Amino acid sequence: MASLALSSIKPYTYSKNTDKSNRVNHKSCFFGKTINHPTANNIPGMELSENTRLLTTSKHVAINPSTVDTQETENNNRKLVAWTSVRQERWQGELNVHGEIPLWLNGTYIRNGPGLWHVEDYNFRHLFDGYATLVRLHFDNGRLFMGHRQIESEAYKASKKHNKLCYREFSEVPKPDNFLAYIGDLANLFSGASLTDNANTGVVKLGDGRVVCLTETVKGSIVIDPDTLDTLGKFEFGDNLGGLIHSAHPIVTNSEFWTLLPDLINPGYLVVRMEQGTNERIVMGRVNCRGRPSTGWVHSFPVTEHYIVVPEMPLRYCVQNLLKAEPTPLFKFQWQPNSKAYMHVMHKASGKIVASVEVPLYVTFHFINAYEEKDEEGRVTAIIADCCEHNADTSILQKLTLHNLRSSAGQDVLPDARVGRFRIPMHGSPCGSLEAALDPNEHGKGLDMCSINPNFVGKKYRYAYATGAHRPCNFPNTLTKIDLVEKKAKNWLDEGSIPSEPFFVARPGATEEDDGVVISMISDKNGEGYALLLDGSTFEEIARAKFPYGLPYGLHGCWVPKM
Ligand SMILES: CC1=C(/C=C/C(C)=C/C=C/C(C)=C/C=C/C=C(C)/C=C/C=O)C(C)(C)CCC1
Ligand SMILES: [Fe+2]
Repeated sequence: MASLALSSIKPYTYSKNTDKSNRVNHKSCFFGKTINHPTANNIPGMELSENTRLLTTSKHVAINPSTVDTQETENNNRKLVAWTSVRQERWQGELNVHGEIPLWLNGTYIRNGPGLWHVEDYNFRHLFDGYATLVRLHFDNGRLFMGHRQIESEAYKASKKHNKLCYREFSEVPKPDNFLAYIGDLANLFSGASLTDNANTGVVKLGDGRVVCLTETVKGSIVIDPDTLDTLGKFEFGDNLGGLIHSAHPIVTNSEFWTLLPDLINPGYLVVRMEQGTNERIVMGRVNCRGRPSTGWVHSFPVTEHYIVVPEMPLRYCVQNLLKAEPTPLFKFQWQPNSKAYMHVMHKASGKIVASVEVPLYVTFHFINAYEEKDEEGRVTAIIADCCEHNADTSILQKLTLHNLRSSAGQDVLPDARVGRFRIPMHGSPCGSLEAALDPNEHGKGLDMCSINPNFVGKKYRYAYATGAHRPCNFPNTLTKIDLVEKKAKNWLDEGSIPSEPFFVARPGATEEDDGVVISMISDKNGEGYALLLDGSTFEEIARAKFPYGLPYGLHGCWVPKM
């Protein structure tokens, strides 16, 4: 697959950057001197056990905790650090636990996310721009150890070395030093060399045990050590498929690895599979886009037992926008309602497309799950695919700029979202349907960052866990357990706090779908944070453990069971 199409592209005009709007108005020293490392003794209210070790030494870079737009934050009288760069490069130690961690919960939860949003005195624009911050919660016979650490991507290391942004991030583009550098940068974009490898979106445990951090650039696939959070190196795909981008959310089970490679030149997607223990993706089939002018953005996709579901959103990649130096309202994407919206279904074993239907317009980043609906004879009549659906409204992308997140706390500006349920008929009908699976008021009309019991991937299921909304809010601020049969939700709220994705871990030997725990990390209104454990069934708190200091918001996690 070649990289980007060169036709019909208007390159941006080179000009020296004089825009100071992204500069902080105080001296920042993240990549400079070491400052005020918190220690076990100077963290108020934090009694750390004897086992606590602080890894921050003068070799490890300290981060100015106040790189947030301080004026905006003060105006809102909030101390929330969810949108503030992580305060130091790494920390690890044991946490004091309030409540009881079930003794069966042995293993490590790792969460990835964009936790560092500046280089020197330059502030990034968008939540998705930040350098990857890993947080680790290690559960060991009722005890809990936490660690966090930056991923040593080329993009992160280069920014530290040169004190400037060196690679293209989600919304950020490095400013060329001169005209020659600008020409070089354009050439590098076509080869992919200037794209980031900042693996800040998710983390998966492969069937062979390797733990890989991911984002949407293929080169941003980075293997880490789940015990130390060390960056071990690039995950190199040993095939000749090429391509610059892939879905940030492959489907990973103990036996399967599926992902989608969008083709930006000839709009469509390659559906690929990787066998356990290999680095080689095998093409199982191809889906051609039905809408134009370009490929629909695919951040995630669902599978059933026998099928891959390929969404084609009217929010499409835009090569022109990819080349622009300044962000557009939809960043690298464009909204094309005239192109319509589609759902395609491919048979896993044969690679044949067995359904391709037009559906109502939609905007989704996260599919929750999918399954096959069967008749009495066991024939598949339809595919049901559920997602966090933003009512076909792209404004969520703008709401997630750091300026908006920092300045609108307490205002009811979070766009509505729902559990969007697609029904894709398998009998040749040209249209599918999309409806709310339950009344969105059940979860405050906010919804994203979902998980399910992993044993139910691709199967008929009943429960989904996600973040929801308690209005007024500018970002999902509750944890919600959704019962898709009863069409009800149970909600957890700590007023003023921001919880990250609720992650379900099943109890070994469980027979009920919701028998397990839900893990989340909370940034609270006092600027602090804690790990939270809810009972998967009652959705009541069973334990919490305070962090030494509040951590930035994070996106997706994975579970590495104790061997
Ligand atoms: C770096 C480049 C790109 C990167 C794209 C990335 C990093 C996309 C990440 C998307 C994420 C994290 C989406 C999450 C959505 C969460 C939502 C909507 C939460 C809502 C809460 O209410 C490309 C753009 C692919 C190409 C150029 C370079
Ligand atoms: Fe995601």
